Amino acid sequence: MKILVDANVPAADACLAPLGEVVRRPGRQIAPADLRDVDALVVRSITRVDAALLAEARRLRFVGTCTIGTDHVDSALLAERGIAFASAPGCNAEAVVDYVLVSLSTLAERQGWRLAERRVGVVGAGNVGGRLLARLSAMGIDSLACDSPRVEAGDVPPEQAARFVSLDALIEACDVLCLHTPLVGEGPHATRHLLDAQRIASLAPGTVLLNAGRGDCVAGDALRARLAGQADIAAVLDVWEQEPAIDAALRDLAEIATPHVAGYSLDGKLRGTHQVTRALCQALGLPCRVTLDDLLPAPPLAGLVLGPGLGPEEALRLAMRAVYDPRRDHDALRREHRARGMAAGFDACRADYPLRREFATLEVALPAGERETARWLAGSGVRVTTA
Ligand SMILES: NC(=O)C1=CN([C@@H]2O[C@H](COP(=O)(O)OP(=O)(O)OC[C@H]3O[C@@H](n4cnc5c(N)ncnc54)[C@H](O)[C@@H]3O)[C@@H](O)[C@H]2O)C=CC1
Ligand SMILES: O=C(O)C(=O)[C@H](O)COP(=O)(O)O
Repeated sequence: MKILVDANVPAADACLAPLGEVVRRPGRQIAPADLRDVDALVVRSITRVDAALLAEARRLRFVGTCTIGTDHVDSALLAERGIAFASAPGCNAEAVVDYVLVSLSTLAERQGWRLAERRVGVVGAGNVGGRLLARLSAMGIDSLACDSPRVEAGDVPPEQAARFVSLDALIEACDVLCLHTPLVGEGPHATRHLLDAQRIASLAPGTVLLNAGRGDCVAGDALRARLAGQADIAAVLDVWEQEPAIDAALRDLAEIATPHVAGYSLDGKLRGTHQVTRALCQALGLPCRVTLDDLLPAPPLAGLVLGPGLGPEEALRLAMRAVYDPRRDHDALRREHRARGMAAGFDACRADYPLRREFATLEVALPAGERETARWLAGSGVRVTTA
């Protein structure tokens, strides 16, 4: 059995070599001829799996993507051809929520406001948005959600129903908008340019717009025009239209601009590989002998001791940034763009991504009596002990 794997899939040998011969190719270079004698294809989000790619794939029986998003895969075509398909739902959702909280906290520090005073609107309340809402609520931060497919399907528990509003109501009521929708091209809940020029124009001055879903969910031209013209809103952008050749002017206008790495914790990537490995084993009728614990190393920073009197927001910033600081990725993107150009620079940041773990790997020791700080830190996802 031959398994063709994107070269950026970590632990591919540990997971997949027991099942067959593993051949690696850079994800953007996987071409129809590479699939001629391949039985299983394992990709991430940058390989478009469509009729053109599968033109010579006579032996292909399984496609797996080690990502949450599936907009790069023509799953209807795979079903039509009897090719099993698996993605990795939720694999890096914790990492995306870490990214959101530390980015908003960084922006709050830069712009001189407090997270506790803001109302956060979460668009798309699935694995990522749902976890974000749960952490915000545990921290006591006011939030609203918009998820029309879930509302229509009656999939919102009654005790949460009051928090779910329409997108326009959410835009009107919130200071911060976090987009966590999949890219859906058509249908009643299409998300392409969900934030179109009209909605971008309707954002109140001072609004923070964070997009960690898919770049095409926001009209980039309109956002660039608003940021450059009125300059009265702020953007945190991890995803972009036309990746990897992104809009340099929009990058320069964003407060935090990162190269589609919100979900790039080692934990999240390894979960993705492992989930797809399990699916492939299941498709083959074989047991999966590797566990996630076998793959995950000990975190480089397991503990942090904080002194008294920092206050919840400063303590939170210190703890979160000790694990992951998005300013590193923001700076790396500009540096790599200067060194290699737009598309190659974007991809270089992602291919050589430094080790990053999730907040849950950190234990923070606090002095006794710092109740509010302890609540914020625990709510944000780190583990807390008090002396
Ligand atoms: N920046 C990054 O590194 C990452 C980005 N992503 C993106 O985030 C997306 C969301 O991830 P998950 O939460 O895990 O997916 P999910 O499938 O668990 O949740 C998505 C939610 O969005 C809702 N939704 C769909 N269309 C909508 C619309 N028109 N309006 C409002 N809500 C809508 C769905 O009902 C669902 O509840 C992924 O599809 C992927 O594109 C995911 C992981 C990492
Ligand atoms: O899981 C998803 O969906 C994502 O957006 C991934 O984090 C993207 O990772 P790459 O496929 O671009 O490595």
